[in-house]
Amino acid sequence: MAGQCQKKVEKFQTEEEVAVRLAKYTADLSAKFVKERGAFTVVLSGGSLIYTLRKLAEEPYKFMVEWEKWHVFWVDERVVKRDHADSNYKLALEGLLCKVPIPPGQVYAINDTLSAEGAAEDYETCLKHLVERNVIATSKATGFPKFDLMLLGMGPDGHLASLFPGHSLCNEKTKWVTHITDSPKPPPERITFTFPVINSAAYNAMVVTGDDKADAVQRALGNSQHPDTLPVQSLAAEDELTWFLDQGAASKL
Ligand SMILES: O=C1O[C@H](COP(=O)(O)O)[C@@H](O)[C@H](O)[C@H]1O
Repeated sequence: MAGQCQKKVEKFQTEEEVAVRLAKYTADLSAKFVKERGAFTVVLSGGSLIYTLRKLAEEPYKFMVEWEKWHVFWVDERVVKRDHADSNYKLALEGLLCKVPIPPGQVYAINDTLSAEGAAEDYETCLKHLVERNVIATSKATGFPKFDLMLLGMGPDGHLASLFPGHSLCNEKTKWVTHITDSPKPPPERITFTFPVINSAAYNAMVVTGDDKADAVQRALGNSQHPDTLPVQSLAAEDELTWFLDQGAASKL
């Protein structure tokens, strides 16, 4: 499946310009999917992505987007309480979700009372119920859930979601959501969508800013002869994958 989708790369001088573009891109896809299917399923990452999404909560998007049609998920989550500083839910809540009127029942945080394994199973069960109700579409090509848009980030090591270089979770072919207890980046316990689910999304946006990520960007998008494959090099989408880069991230292309 990787490599069959349309791949675009958009480069900007500054992180601010990436943020402006990302808000318009997300709002346009929201309008498209609300018109087509009456709902918009959006998957968030943690990390720097949430800061770069900040303009979505500002005018004109704050009042233009049909927020009540949004269903919000996490591509990965740290297994900590929702009010913990490491929680991706808390980050998104404070950076975006508390500023826009998405119905709380359409924000799907993980169950923070469970173990990593239990939380992953519970989240997969939640997704299956939403697929049955057709809130989340199904990919005709893969049979996996087909989210409308995933807003993804990448670490300097080339990881995305909680899929880290050299880790066996990168090869998961069956599960929708899995767990990790030995994440090389703290905290160690996390849950994560698997590649079959990530790559079945209609649109994937990979948002990368900062020159500390230039090497990984070069390996993913440049003419790297490196013998090892980074997780981010396996990223695809069913319809379209777009990389959004600032000058620092694109500096080695
Ligand atoms: O740990 C994580 O890291 C990645 C990348 O974060 P960034 O701060 O370098 O952008 C993030 O996409 C992921 O959701 C998060 O759990």
